Amino acid sequence: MIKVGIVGGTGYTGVELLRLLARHPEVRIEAITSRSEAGLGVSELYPNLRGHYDELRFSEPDPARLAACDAVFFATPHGVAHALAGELLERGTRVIDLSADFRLRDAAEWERWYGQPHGAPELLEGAVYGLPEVNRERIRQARLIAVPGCYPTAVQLGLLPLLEAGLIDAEHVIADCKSGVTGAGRGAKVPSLLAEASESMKAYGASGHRHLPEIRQGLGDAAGGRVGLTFVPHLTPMIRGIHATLYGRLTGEPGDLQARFEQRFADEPFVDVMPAGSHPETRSVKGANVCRLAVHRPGDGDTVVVLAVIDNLVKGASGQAVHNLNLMFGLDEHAGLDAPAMMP
Ligand SMILES: NC(=O)C1=CN([C@@H]2O[C@H](COP(=O)(O)OP(=O)(O)OC[C@H]3O[C@@H](n4cnc5c(N)ncnc54)[C@H](OP(=O)(O)O)[C@@H]3O)[C@@H](O)[C@H]2O)C=CC1
Ligand SMILES: CC(=O)N[C@@H](CCC(=O)OP(=O)(O)O)C(=O)O
Repeated sequence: MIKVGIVGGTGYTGVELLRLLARHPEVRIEAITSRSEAGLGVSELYPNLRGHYDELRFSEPDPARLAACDAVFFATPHGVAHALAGELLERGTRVIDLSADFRLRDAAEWERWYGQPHGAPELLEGAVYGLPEVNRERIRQARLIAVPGCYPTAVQLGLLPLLEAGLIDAEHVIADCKSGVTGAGRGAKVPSLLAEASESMKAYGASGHRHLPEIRQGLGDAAGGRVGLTFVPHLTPMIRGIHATLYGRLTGEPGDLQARFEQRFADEPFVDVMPAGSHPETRSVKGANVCRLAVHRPGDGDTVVVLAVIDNLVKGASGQAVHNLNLMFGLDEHAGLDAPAMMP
């Protein structure tokens, strides 16, 4: 069995890791941390886990205990993995970070967007961006994984087939994205209150969101150069889910776009290219580690529209993190990730 630790076990991505790993045949959880709930039983806080982890209790983050694990997930705010990852890696523990600490290759750019000093620039060179559909072979060899953000996962998967093939004008790409409120985490915040977030919808970060440099970095790699991206996220009255509507201007006759998308993801277990004419719904991915995509060319004109949906907590975070663990340890890629979505 692979011994696993989770730092930040009381948050939404932490409890989602627990839910997925409860069905993982090769993993045992050795340590799960919370500073505010240390001593509490996991299933006392999360009764959905009763019967799965009855002996497991939250404990204070203890580097020695975490270093006894084969792999540690960080499901923590930005900056926490910076402080602990180096010591764990030195002691032979692999690190899978769900936060943004190691997603940007350029430490100075990270500091600009996150408004704090980069705590571990020396680790950046060895960090692998954990998008399996792009970096599968590098992930297999990695010791430090930066799990992509939720919006960046949906946007990159939707645009990769177009940019890799040079089918759209890379200077003018638009990503219009909607998220459910769990994207903001479990901490109490006014915009997440029922009276604020239900029966209402709003854009935010339109002048610059911290996912913009992350998406530009990934799409730039796919396009082989600079990508001019307009990215506008919105908060919508859903609990879970990301819906991305992506627009590109075709540079010429693109051929069969549906076939191109199907070919690009033919060997990908967690990307579903839906039949031509589809409109994927966020509820069709709720709880599942899958991105569903549909490609449209309205009126056979020069605009291509891609629709991408994921569950922000699964393919957008914890499910993708488990997929990375499976690749790093040479396990079946599906382990712990087979559950279909919940409908309705
Ligand atoms: N929610 C989402 O949809 C997604 C989230 N992410 C990223 O994943 C990470 C976790 O997100 P989420 O689960 O939503 O966050 P939450 O706010 O729900 O949970 C954060 C967790 O981190 C712990 N924590 C907070 N500060 C520290 C600290 N200084 N040291 C150790 N532990 C700490 C908290 O427990 P305690 O304070 O008790 O220690 C808590 O368990 C974030 O970086 C987020 O941006 C990525 C993709 C999607
Ligand atoms: C709705 C909401 O607030 N969403 C968060 C992003 C979700 C997230 O967790 O961001 P990371 O993947 O980078 O960690 C935000 O806009 O900041």
